[in-house]
Amino acid sequence: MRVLTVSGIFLVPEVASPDNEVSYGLTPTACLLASCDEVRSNLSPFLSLLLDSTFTAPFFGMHSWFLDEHSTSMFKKAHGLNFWEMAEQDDTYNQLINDVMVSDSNFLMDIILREYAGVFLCINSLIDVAGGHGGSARAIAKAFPQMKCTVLDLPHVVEEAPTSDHVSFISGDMFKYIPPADALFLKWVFHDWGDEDCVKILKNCKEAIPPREAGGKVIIVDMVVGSGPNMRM
Ligand SMILES: C[S@@+](CC[C@H](N)C(=O)[O-])C[C@H]1O[C@@H](n2cnc3c(N)ncnc32)[C@H](O)[C@@H]1O
Repeated sequence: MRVLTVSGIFLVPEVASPDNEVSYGLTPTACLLASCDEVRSNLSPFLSLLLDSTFTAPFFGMHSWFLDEHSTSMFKKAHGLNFWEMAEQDDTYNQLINDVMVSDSNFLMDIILREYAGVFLCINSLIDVAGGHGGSARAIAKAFPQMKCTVLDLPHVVEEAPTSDHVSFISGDMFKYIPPADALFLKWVFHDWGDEDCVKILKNCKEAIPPREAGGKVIIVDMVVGSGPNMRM
């Protein structure tokens, strides 16, 4: 508890209770991991994934991974499969990842749709490429009910996705084909791949949308190395 208190997850009230019992309180950070109110989303599935042995095991092989000249990712070295191949093999792990991504979308899409709503105007059809269980697509469809929203993801992800009246799901591989739409949305996708793979995905994106003058658009939400905290979309 001390570590968690020093890291700002819990707080200890400055005034001790009359019976000298130590009691801990929640900080705003802790509220992101618990359902403190109905407004804030609960990001606790992230912790479940980060503490899962499939996720932590590769770190125990970090030493030999560093020494390995022809190394692939630490994850693949530990498991013989990449992150997404593992999700295809292991239902529990697949579910963990999909829950994480929905919780992230519940949290982030509120902000994106409030701060950048203009990006989504005048779009009739949108595909959430590698959109997981459709957390983002559902938020976009709710904010823009006239928009036809579709999620594209791998078969083992789409099979388990909750059905929705406002979002449809397509099984597919973004490296092979992305169906046509006015706009494509890719959240937390590119950072998973190397440059060559990103170029392949972007080429397929280009094939799927109309030209820029006709309103074609690719909307990317991702981390940008070295961007600092004030980077704008
Ligand atoms: C980090 S998650 C992001 C999910 C979603 N975009 C979000 O932000 O909630 C990456 C997603 O890419 C999907 N994915 C991985 N390889 C793919 C492929 N070849 N074609 C389509 N989707 C793929 C995974 O199944 C997973 O849902």
